[in-house]
Amino acid sequence: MYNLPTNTKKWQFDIFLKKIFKKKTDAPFAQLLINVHPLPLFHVKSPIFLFYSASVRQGIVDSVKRALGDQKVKSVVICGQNGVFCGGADIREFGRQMSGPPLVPMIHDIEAANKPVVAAIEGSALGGGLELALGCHYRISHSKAKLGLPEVTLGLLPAAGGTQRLPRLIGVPAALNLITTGRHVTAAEALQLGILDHVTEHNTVDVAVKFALSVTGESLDGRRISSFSCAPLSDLDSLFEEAMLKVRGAARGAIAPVACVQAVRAAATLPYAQGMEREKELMATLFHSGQARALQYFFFAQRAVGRWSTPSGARWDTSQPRPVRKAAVIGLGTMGRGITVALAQAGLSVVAVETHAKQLMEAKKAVPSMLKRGAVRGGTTIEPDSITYSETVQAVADVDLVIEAVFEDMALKEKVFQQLSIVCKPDTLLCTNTSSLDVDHLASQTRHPELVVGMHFFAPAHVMKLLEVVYGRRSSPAAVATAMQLGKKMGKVSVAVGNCRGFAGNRMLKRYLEQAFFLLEEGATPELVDRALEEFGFPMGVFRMSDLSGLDVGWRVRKADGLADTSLTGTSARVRQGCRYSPLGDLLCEHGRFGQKTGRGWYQYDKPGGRVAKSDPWLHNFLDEYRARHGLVPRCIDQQEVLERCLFVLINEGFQILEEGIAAGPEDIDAIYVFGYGWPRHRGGPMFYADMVGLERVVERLERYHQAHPNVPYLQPSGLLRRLVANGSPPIHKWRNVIKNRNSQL
Ligand SMILES: CCCCCC/C=C/CC(=O)SCCNC(=O)CCNC(=O)[C@H](O)C(C)(C)COP(=O)(O)OP(=O)(O)OC[C@H]1O[C@@H](n2cnc3c(N)ncnc32)[C@H](O)[C@@H]1OP(=O)(O)O
Repeated sequence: MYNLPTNTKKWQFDIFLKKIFKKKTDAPFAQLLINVHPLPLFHVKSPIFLFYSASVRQGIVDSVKRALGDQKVKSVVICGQNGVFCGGADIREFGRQMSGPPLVPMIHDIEAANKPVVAAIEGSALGGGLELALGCHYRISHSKAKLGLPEVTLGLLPAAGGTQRLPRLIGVPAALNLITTGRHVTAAEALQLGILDHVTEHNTVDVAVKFALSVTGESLDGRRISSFSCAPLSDLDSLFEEAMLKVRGAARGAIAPVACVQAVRAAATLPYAQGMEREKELMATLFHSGQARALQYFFFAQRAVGRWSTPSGARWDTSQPRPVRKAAVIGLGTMGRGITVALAQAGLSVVAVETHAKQLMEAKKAVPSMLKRGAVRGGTTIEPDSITYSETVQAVADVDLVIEAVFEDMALKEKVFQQLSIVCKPDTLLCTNTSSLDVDHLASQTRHPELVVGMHFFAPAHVMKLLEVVYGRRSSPAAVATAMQLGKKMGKVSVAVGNCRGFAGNRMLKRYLEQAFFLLEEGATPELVDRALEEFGFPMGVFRMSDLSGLDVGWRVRKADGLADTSLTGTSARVRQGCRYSPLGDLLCEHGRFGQKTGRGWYQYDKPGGRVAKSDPWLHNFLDEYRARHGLVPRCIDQQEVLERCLFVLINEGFQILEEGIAAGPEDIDAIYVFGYGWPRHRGGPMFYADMVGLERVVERLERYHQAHPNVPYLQPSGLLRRLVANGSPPIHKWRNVIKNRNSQL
């Protein structure tokens, strides 16, 4: 038995792994020692996630060297610890100075070995983990393992030979697909693609050991992937042109997918050694890029939102969720149908209630076909009778949780909550899918306000990943924990937020929309504003998005708030409660232009329901007349102003939300914006973007715009933003300390 290499500090492993597995396993790490089986087999254990930590790489290099140098060792098996082969590099190391042996020569040495090296894959072989396996001569995997090269999702490319070996092994088209999407594949698919040599249901290491012994002494000439040529293709140029077009279309400005295509092209057209040089060159452009930083930040941000807390002290690790087996949805409009589908897909039994007979009949047809489409897409099966339909609220008497999704009208919702409070079991959780109404007020309509929370889904509810879980003043920790867990079960990213008008997402969006309207008044066009936002990376600019969601939705809310009065004249036409207001959206609705559904909105469409937005001369005339009527002289507005005005106000509101404790940390806001509002992931989210731009600059620009528009109070930098700047603009992961210090002084 060889001992742990002397330069490896075992306690470092202990600390790291305990952190990763704090909830999963207490397995001791004594076994982290490199085990050598009684010869002739050498058995290298690599610990999960630590592959790239310098000491682990050193450990593997040393052990492999010993195994290859020991004449009595005839074959080598590389496996992972605790049933996981290797999840790839430790992403946290990327931001730091990299030390220890580099990966490329390490894998090269394994591949060049004159003894068979077999990868025994369990759990995951991802990123550098799969690249290590591709350097081995054989790959044997457990049937439950997942494999992939997810580097592109971290703003990188597989730079340890992954872009050069995979196309040589499985062909260019399949490799392009895996490398540019970063998707994980099952062992079955990996076997079919040719990544694996064998898949087993049994103990993978035992199978690999047996296999390694059986191939001892056989020639390895045909087993070194770097010596393969890519399978020839008839029209390589058009294949890569198409791939590039596809990737550029989907990437919305992300550079890593483009570099991935270029690297695979090198594999298809250059000898291996030159291909490796190209891979290295391309990686060098990505490795320190802002996009890689943003995507790696977002990897951890997504996970951080699961560790939620509320100002009252409820927390993810101390609040016990309740089991939810049967749920109900009240109201089967578009949102209610989507929620019903998402609940059924999560394996719950659902009671779907709609009091309007016609709407119920339509839902009974629509929901099963949505489920069927989902099952086809996801390759799953759905229990058809997991949903029962009813025309009466009495049908929800025995459910564990109800989600109300009726029309966005407080009086109607009040009535529903009063009824639910009578009909349901006393411990049933009552949730509202309101997008902006007061959750505390709805809770006050019930006998158990502690069991009321908001579950704000985003349309289409069975597709969109985001769920805002809104805790009210009296929501119990168990109620919040249950909604958070149910969201996760439904495949959502659940983010806990406090109760305020519009919660986190829509409250920020309101500022963004208002600025877009003001820009039109000042001389911009919907096309100019949308182009700037789309070039920034949003899938749709603000006006195209408004046309898609329907302009009447916001109009109804503004009318209810007493804002949408277009009979006002003179200066008061553009002022409400002392602040600047633009009635442009209201005027458009008065013309019956509700967006795509009416075939007219900020753009024109070929028919009601049409999807292709075309510039509309009517709209441009309407804007000219409007400006003339109000004495507004149009000026030239550039893309930078559009971005600063629209994005910096949204960000400023985000700081205000953090200041008020509506969101616990910047990661929550960033997850909300990436998953719910199309913020480009490679820009990390609005709060990360502010950090990248520089907080001082954000303050300076906001102040400047506020001077130009003093009747827009929210252009003034928020107190938290100013305090962060006063504290020397700490990096985003330290903002929570500044927020905490402030709150502890209150
Ligand atoms: C100049 C040349 C240099 C060469 C550059 C070398 C490049 C190498 C390429 C790579 O290998 S990049 C990394 C590729 N690997 C991944 O992207 C895997 C990411 N992880 C996952 O997909 C999942 O975590 C998992 C492995 C499938 C496990 O999923 P599970 O749901 O079971 O657990 P999680 O909740 O996701 O994670 C648990 C815990 O672990 C942290 N973590 C996961 N992966 C990593 C990692 N690669 N590095 C650091 N930390 C990782 C995760 O953040 C969780 O911890 P937290 O405290 O709860 O956040």
